[in-house]
Amino acid sequence: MADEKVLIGIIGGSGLYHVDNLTFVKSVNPETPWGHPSSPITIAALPSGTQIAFLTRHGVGHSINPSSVPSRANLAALKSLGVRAIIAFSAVGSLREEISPGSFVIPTQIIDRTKGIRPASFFEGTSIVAHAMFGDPFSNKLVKWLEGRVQKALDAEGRGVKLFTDKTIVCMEGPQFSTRAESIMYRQWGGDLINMSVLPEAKLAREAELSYALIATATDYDSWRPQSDAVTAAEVFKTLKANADTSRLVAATVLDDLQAALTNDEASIFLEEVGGMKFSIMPRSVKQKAEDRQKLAFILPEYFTGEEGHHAGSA
Ligand SMILES: CSC[C@H]1O[C@H](OP(=O)(O)O)[C@H](O)[C@@H]1O
Ligand SMILES: Nc1ncnc2[nH]cnc12
Repeated sequence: MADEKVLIGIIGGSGLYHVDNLTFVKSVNPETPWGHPSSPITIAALPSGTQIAFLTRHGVGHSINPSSVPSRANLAALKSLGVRAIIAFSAVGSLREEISPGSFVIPTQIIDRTKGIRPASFFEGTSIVAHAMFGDPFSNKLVKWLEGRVQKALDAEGRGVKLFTDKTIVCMEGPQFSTRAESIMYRQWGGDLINMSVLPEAKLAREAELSYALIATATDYDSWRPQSDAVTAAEVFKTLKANADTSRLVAATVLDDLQAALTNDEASIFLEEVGGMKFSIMPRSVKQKAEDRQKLAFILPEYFTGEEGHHAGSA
């Protein structure tokens, strides 16, 4: 059982440091060309025996700030275990009145307000150039599949927690929260939510051909409401525990349904991105260094292992 393929990865955000109803199998800490992940990865089994991988984004004891999360190592490590689809959780601020704290949201779009200080590409610093498609930053099929499962879990919980879909999340740099003027501007831009973590995670998932979706849990109204206090960490913490408890229930439901999905036609949902980088990598040239190809083979062995079988090698 310990050597089974682990197809699904869960990334836990603020407040979500473990998931329930799973049997611990082992803890692993793979070294990747981008270093070690935020924390050792827990491999755990569903009652059916299907294994999943759980990684906590901010490290053990929440010691890594959002700008320093080693996202390349996180995604590369998960992929090295066999993971092909990632369900990530995040505590977010709400930019819309109707998305009250405690609500769950599965977004479909992202506005990038990070400031270029986070390495956001596996190709950065190498002699190989690639341009991944990112118009739909989350995996459409995985998002659609999750929407039904998360709704079912929230209905079963019976506390009336609302689920919103088709929303836009702004990812800001942090660690400070936004000013009131920024918060109002994000609303004018069409932002519905705000966090500090979805990027570069989603970009790197795309480059690594991993299906990726976010389950966002609203903790606060950020700082756009004229009559309310601006968001503070204390306000976020108030909702964090309840949201994390509900997230664990949601994860349990999703993972239960996963077994059925894996054994029927739906399995392709979790493999949606496979092959997606094939035409994103610039044709091979003499300028591409062997050591860079070897490094990238860690996440994309199909394109960078050996001399053949690589679109980018056929120039
Ligand atoms: C604790 S408030 C700000 C912090 O919370 C969110 O973390 P995560 O996405 O890992 O749940 C947000 O992105 C910020 O990093
Ligand atoms: N208001 C906010 N801004 C950025 N990240 C957050 N995470 C939770 N609330 C947030």
